[in-house]
Amino acid sequence: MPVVNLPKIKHVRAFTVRGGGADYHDQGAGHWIDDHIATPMARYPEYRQSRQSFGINVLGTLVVELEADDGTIGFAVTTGGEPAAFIVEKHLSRFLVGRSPADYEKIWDQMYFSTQYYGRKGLVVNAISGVDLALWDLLGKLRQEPVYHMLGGAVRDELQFYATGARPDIAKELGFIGGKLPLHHGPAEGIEGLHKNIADLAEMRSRCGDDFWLMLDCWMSLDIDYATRLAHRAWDECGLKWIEEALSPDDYWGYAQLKKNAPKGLLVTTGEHEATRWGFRMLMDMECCDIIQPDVGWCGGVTELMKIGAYADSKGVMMVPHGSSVYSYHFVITRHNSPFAEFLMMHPGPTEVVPMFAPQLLGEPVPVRGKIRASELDKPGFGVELNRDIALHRPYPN
Ligand SMILES: C[C@H](O)[C@H](O)[C@@H](O)[C@@H](O)C(=O)O
Ligand SMILES: [Mg+2]
Repeated sequence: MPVVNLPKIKHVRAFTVRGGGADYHDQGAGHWIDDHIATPMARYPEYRQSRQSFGINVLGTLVVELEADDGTIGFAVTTGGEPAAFIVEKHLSRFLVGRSPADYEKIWDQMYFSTQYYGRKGLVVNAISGVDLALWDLLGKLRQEPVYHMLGGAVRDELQFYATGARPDIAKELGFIGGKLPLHHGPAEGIEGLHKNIADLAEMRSRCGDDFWLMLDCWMSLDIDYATRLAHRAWDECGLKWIEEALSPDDYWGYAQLKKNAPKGLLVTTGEHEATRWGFRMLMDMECCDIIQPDVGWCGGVTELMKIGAYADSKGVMMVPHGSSVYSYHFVITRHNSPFAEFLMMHPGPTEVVPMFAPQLLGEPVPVRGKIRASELDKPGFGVELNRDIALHRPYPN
């Protein structure tokens, strides 16, 4: 039996898309995800009501499309928009054309170290992640295998999810294992804001009962003193399960202190705005958190998530990737130290389950009673197709 020589990459295309999807903060008016949520910008009153007012959705979605010389197409979506499209078409494409998608290690290494002088985290690693995810999608389509088979196969029959959104009470009715609320008030709103945060959480605890997981997502908005006071009150009065991303992603020292300050039993989590094995090694070696939450579309892609996950596993740290639809499901189903996944409730209420990256992915699976069976992932690559009815714009055709 001759060794299979896969087709080579012939075309690299980067598109941008507006309106939901991978840049899930890019929603219309009245959506829960833009309703007075605490952020570092809330110290400026004019930017307190809406995260879109300071530009949380300024980038939009990046679509990376890789076409092999036999016509097979792999693609992926992430956050990045036009600047990321520029990086893909004008810089990263030179490491892709003429190469086999099976060379994802060497390609990742060249993409990262060729952009290290201006990248390392944020937008550039988002772009690298988008390319890496498209490589794995193409590889799966060429091999006719789902990505999770190539990552070692399922270690359980189904994925279970907690839900992120403004209505954990509805998430409980829908069968999710927990509900993560956005924090609404930060230090700039003083003790009154802290009392309101606790009142919001207590109201949800009264609706959900004592055993349903309730978490708070603080989206980088707090300081160590406020986070410590919030953690103790939320634990004592509301049985909070974890406090997420309380501080700036750069404040490793603050997280290490918060983990010491937090009440025993309350979990400290972070990582969605961290990138690469080196950034997550810093979080774990400095004992910043109990659970790391990389976003596979922002941290470096599957090739990097494997390295991050292995280091976490070696240290007994749980890794629950930030909500990134199928791109994290294919990883989570294969790892014991990723026992559950996040589902971002993108319905405006949210009162119902809708596909996380709608309307961009055709065939995107959604949790039913809070679960997705592994067999639902049994399609080549990530098992989804790009919705070509949406307005794709290619700003930098090569
Ligand atoms: C709900 C949070 O404010 C963010 O919008 C959310 O996307 C992210 O932090 C998450 O963990 O899902
Ligand atoms: Mg979060």
